[in-house]
Order: sequence, then C-alpha cells, then structure tokens
Amino acid sequence: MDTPPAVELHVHVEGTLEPELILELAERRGVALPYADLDDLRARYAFTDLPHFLDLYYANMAVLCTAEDFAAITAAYLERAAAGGVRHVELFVDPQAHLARGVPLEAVLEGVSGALADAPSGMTTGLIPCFLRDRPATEAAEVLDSLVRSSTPLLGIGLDSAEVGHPPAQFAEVYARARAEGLHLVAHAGEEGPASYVRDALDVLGVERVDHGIRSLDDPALVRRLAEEAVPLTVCPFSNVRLRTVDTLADHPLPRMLDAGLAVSVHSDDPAYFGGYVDDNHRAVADTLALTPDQVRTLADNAVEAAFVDDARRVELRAEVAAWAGA
Ligand SMILES: Nc1ncnc2[nH]cnc12
Ligand SMILES: [Zn+2]
Repeated sequence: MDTPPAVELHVHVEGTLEPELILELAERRGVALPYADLDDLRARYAFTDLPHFLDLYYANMAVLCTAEDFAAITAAYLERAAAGGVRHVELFVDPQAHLARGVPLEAVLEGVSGALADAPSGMTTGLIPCFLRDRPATEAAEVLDSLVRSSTPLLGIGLDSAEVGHPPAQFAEVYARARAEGLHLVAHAGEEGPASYVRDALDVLGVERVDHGIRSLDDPALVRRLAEEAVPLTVCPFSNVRLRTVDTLADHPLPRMLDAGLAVSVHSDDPAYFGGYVDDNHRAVADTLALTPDQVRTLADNAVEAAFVDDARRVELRAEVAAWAGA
C-alpha cells in the first residue's frame, strides 16, 4: 500500500537510535557497552513487556553525550521520516533520562531543537519533553522550571516511562503549571496501565491527547466518552506487539477502536526498537488488518486534526491527505 502523508505525533527521539548508530557513537565517545557486536545487541530486542524494553532503552542512551550527538540522532531520524512521507512531526524527548547521567539539559535541548530547526524542506516540527512517571513529581517540577526558563521553543509536555503503579494524578501540579505556561498537554496512558489512568489523564491532568490509550477498551463508558469528545489517541501498533500488550498484529484492537468512533491515529513510538517507522506501521496495519481505503484515510485525517499546528498548516496538511486519497 502507498502510505498516506504522515503526521507523526508519537515518536521518542531516543527510540530512533538505531543499533548501528549506538555502536558508532559508543566508539566515537569511548563509551564501553556490554555488547560484543551488532548481532549481540540486536539479540536483546526481544522484549517481555514495557519495563524490560525500558531497561535497554535507558542503557543505550549512555552513548548520547553531547549536543552534537543529540543533533545527529535527530537529523538521522528526520531524514528517515521524510523518506517515509512524514510532513509534520511532534518529537518526544526524555530530559530526566539524560540529566540523571550528568548530561546538561542545555546540551539535550540545543542538539535536538537545532536539528529540528533544520528539518527537511516542507516538514514542520515541534518538541515535547516528557516527564518520567517512575521518578518523583518534585523532580518533574524542577525540570519543568528549567524547561520554561530555557530559550528552546516547546510545544507541550508529556508523561512516559513505566506506567503500572505510577498513576497520572501524581503529576497534577506539574500539568497545572505547564498549562499556565501555555504548553500543550499529552500523556501516555492505558498502554500497560488500566483504563482508569486514561480517565485520570483527562480529568486530573487535563490532557488534550492520550498516547496509546488502548486499554480504554476495557471500559465501555470511557470508550463512549472518548468518542463523544473526540479525544485523540496516538496508537502505536508495532510497539504494542513488541511490548506484548497485544499478542499479534492480527489481534490489534485498531479496527475495534475505529468502529467505536475513536479519534485514533497510527504512530511509531520507538521505531528503532520495534521494527519500523510510521510508514511501516501504516503499511502493516492496512495489510494485516485488511483496513479499507476509507479507514486508512480516517487514520490520516485523525492525525492531522490531533496535531498542535496553526490553522494555516492544518489546512495544508488536510489538503495533502486529500490529494493522496484522490490520487
Ligand atoms: N512505549 C513507551 N511507553 C512508555 N514510555 C516510553 N518511553 C519510550 N517509549 C515508551
Ligand atoms: Zn511512547
């Protein structure tokens, strides 16, 4: 299938770190990694669940040391994204994962935002730092202070990392502050965690978009509400299969979510770890789940409507999807 022009709303920059680049950066920076070679590293990509994946994801960040490294991974991602038809990207970054290793916030922001400013022609971009929900909310509050004091343009804030046992409500004050700063609000919820976390992300944090949200299906009243309020859900099919929240792609609940009238769109999450980028995810769900052309168009339209862009850009993105659908 020819994939639609993509609006990528759920991708972690650290999750675009391809194995080859991990080894290359390790050599360049003199970082010792516990892998014999590329095959040994790749052999560790069979994950049992989200925490198991996160162990490797955080460990591999050891190779990201300087602003140049952050610029390099961001530029490599943008080049791959453009080749896959991405027209607009809202990129997640995990500042605390780097601060905890002694990398200054300025190096992270300068590297990533510098590369975003040099995105391929015609692609629009934005940056969304995420707080790690398995670290204290007091730390998130301090990082938010530093973020709003920095000169880096930010689109919003997000919440990620190990979900179960880390309910959204702990971050109510952080989100209230971010809202007062005029930032957009999103959060991972209902990936591995229960449907109640999705409800709390909406009611307590006031998020405008829910990342994943697939466990909402366990709660029919919540599904009705999400449909009525057209709450965008950024669904990541390859991620769900590789982190075993869904058995196989053929079992993915995306068709049920579409049938329930949910504002779902398809994204990649951590493409270097989960087997593909946003275009690969679109192609695979369309084929494996036998989606109709109208359903694929709906996914693309939903992503455009969920993007944090101004009216003029939304009109352009709508037109690009319409031109693709009519071609
Ligand atoms: N799928 C995911 N869920 C939660 N936190 C993440 N950080 C990177 N990928 C993530
Ligand atoms: Zn994610």
